[in-house]
Amino acid sequence: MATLEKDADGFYTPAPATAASAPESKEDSKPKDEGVPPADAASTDLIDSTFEVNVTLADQQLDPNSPLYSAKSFEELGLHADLLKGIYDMGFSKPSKIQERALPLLLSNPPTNMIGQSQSGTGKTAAFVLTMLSRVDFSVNKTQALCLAPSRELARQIMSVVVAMGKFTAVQTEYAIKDNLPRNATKVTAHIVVGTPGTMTDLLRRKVIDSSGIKVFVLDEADNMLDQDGLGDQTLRVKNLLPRSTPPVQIILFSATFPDHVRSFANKFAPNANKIELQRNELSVDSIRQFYMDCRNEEHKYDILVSLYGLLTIGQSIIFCQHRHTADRISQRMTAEGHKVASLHGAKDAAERDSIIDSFREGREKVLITTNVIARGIDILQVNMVVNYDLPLMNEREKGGDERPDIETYVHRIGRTGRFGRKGISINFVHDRKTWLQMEQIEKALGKKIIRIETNNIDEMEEKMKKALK
Ligand SMILES: Nc1ncnc2c1ncn2[C@@H]1O[C@H](COP(=O)(O)OP(=O)(O)OP(=O)(O)O)[C@@H](O)[C@H]1O
Repeated sequence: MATLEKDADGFYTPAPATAASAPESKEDSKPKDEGVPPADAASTDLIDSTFEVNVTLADQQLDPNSPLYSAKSFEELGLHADLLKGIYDMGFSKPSKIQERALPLLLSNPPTNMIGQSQSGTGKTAAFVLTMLSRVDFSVNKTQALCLAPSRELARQIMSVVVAMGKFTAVQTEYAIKDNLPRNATKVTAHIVVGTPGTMTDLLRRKVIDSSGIKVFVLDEADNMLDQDGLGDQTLRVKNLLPRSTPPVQIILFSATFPDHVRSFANKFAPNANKIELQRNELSVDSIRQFYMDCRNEEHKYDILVSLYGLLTIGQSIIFCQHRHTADRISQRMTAEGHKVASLHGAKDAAERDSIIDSFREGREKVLITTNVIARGIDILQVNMVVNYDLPLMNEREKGGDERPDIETYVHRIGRTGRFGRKGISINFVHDRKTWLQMEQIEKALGKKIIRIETNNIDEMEEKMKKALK
């Protein structure tokens, strides 16, 4: 087992470990911390809670090393007065770093493509939503901006930002997500359409959306949207249905991650783009403390999750599993044992998915057990804990039998907490040598320590976690 070192904050953390030091016996360390729990009292509403974020995080926005820092005000970014009103109405007082850097490039003329990267929860959505709203001519009843996201949950969330930021404009919006428009719908004239690639392709092909006036095409979670093993083909189909106009459609790609194998395709997809990039060791934000727990076996993972229930419900928590059936099995078992949990995955139908995420967003459920379907983009400020019940692995086609960890998905999963400078915790469950080594690869790739916590001392575990949230 890896030896432990104490870090600057008094946390014990594994020294850089070698394969030979992977766990055989699992119970060997006793980290000691003191701390008092500050339950995150954020409002459950996406927009309302932003005001509080601005107040409590003002200091971080003044720190030049923070991804939330900016030297400029929103006024200096060249936005229309109606949009400034929308931004202030949402409670934003200052741009974040990505907003400050990206917006002048995105809004300049002639329009230039953008490949923009910034950590989870640092305000990329506002940057591309403001661009779409800025480019729309509200006096023309035609679709002028398209935005694609990998899940209906994220598309709906992006739309909520479009509507909030566009509150003082005449913007009209429409979804391109499954089961939203009636099958016999013939014409969409909304200025901005947000959706998922399959439905968007269908609406463009059937000319329900007239593409002739489209000026902006945004891919949120762009590395995922362009990945040949994921949504790449479908996204390309949408692009091929866009007009070959002059000036060309402005293509905007945003994500917290752009792995090398996608970057070259991104460069072709958005030629001559302005680029804002992160280094590998900058991918995750420091406000998320990363932990792991050595479980004895699969069944012990379940026991530990149950023993964590009190902690999971201090704020809200998301539990990630690799497979739908695991998410269902755990949630059914926990529910039968009297715990209140919800489960969400891609096999549920559209209406059910909407009601589950809405209910979680409103704080009616505090624990959501899910799969990678909501690993990306989902912004619920009061989520202060993420559990990787199963570590994310590369998908079957890619993994080549060696079950490599999926570093990008890990970054996105833990990024569901620690939004816009808030404190958050992630906990990885490992239960054998293989999973321990997978976690070690994640730790090395990201250059951030993952701290061991004991599984057999709940009080100590609580203290440690509560301190991390302080
Ligand atoms: N300038 C700002 N001031 C205050 N809050 C902001 C600002 N910009 C964004 N936020 C808030 O920060 C939170 C995170 O923003 P957002 O969802 O855009 O992050 P993101 O970078 O797109 O994250 P992800 O990579 O997970 O998709 C949201 O709740 C948003 O309302």
